[in-house]
Amino acid sequence: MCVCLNECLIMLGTRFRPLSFEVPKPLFPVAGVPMLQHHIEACAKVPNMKEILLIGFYQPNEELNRFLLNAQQEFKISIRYLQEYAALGTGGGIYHFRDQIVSGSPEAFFVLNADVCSAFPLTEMLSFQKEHGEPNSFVILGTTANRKQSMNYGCIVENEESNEVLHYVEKPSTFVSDIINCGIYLFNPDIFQHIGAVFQKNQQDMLLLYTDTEEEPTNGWHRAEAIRLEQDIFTALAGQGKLYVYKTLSFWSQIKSAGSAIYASRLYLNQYHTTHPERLASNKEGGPKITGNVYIHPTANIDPTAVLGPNVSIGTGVTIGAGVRVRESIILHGANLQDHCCVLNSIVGWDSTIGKWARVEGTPSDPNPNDPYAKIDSETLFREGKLTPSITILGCNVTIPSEVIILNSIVLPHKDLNRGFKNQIIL
Ligand SMILES: Nc1nc2c(ncn2[C@@H]2O[C@H](COP(=O)(O)OP(=O)(O)O[C@H]3O[C@H](CO)[C@@H](O)[C@H](O)[C@@H]3O)[C@@H](O)[C@H]2O)c(=O)[nH]1
Repeated sequence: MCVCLNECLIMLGTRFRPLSFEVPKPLFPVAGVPMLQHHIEACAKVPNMKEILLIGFYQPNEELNRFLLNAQQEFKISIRYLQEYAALGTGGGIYHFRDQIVSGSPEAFFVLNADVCSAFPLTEMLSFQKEHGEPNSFVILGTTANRKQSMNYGCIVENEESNEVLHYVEKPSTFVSDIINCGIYLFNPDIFQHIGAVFQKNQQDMLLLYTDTEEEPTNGWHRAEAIRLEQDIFTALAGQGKLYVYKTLSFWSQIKSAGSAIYASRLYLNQYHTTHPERLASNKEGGPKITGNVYIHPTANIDPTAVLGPNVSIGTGVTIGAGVRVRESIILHGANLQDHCCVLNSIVGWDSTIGKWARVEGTPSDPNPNDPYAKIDSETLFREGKLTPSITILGCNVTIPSEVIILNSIVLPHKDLNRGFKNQIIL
């Protein structure tokens, strides 16, 4: 068994900026550990898991290599990064590296989108496949969304008795189904026949285009190899007795924007009660006051009069002064929160400093708590020409002076502010 984590490690979108300037999004800490570590931990628990492959087109750097090395040692499993020569799409990447994937003759393998947070019910998907599906069928993890939000995802119509996928539409413009694709799949090597058929067809189309125009297609190979699992494969496989959906009731969310990283942190911190209770801070003599779920890196230095939580993650080497209040926030390594400052619904970047009595506050973008099927909206930065109120993000090495308020703002790295700001992007 092996796993492919599908991720273009480079951040093309702007929704994670300015944080993705410093660290590729999949390595951004969520509930105290890099986003991808949650995937790796879940994969390493699956019986007979042999190898984990990360696929992306990001040029590997020291940080990624260090992460891979540490994760291999911690989880005692081979983890390799395979770099695409260009963005080949969610299906093109695994097809390009198919020889590596099938080299250990895996019976089955998982493909996981890197930008999701989940309880990753992988073993359950395997059992479901054995019990429900045809022997060589593929399984998509599905969850229920509300009608309106379902259209932001891949939508699945199933046969309610057999759970076969009868119809699949990626991000439809009108309602199709409230069962959505979680971006977590169980495949076997047969999937490459289906992707291969699309590749051949793309190549033929390219050749026809070439003959028609008598111009050499630029980047032709890349265009034939760029294949999307969702639109190119699932849509065609639906109704063929090959594709099944396993619906989960456990937590799941996309992590597209920085706001959704705070929400994902909350979900993972909550899961730590069963998976990693040692990662949750507790009230101890001489320690800060903890309310709700909080992660504190052992190297952080926190004044006992500080109050932290719920949903707070404190990174390595963070310093927190007397009387500081932090809730619903991620504080990244080396940040310094001086006495009596207050941080709410915010991400404080690496090595940033917040002055005494300053208030850094954002507006959460949480899903509607009264709707059990609501998902977090991937908010747009602007609506009707105005910055939408969102969490506050301080890029790395930002300095906030004492006694000012920073509200619903995004501050780019290395800024030394001299006053308060509200609803602004500070470049
Ligand atoms: N290796 C690689 N990975 C890629 C590429 N393009 C996208 N990815 C990765 O593939 C995942 C899916 O990204 P998108 O293609 O942006 O799709 P999406 O809008 O997130 O929607 C997908 O996920 C939803 C669940 O989160 C699904 O509901 C939806 O159907 C679809 O699978 C992400 O982890 C993304 O980084 C690529 O060219 N190469």
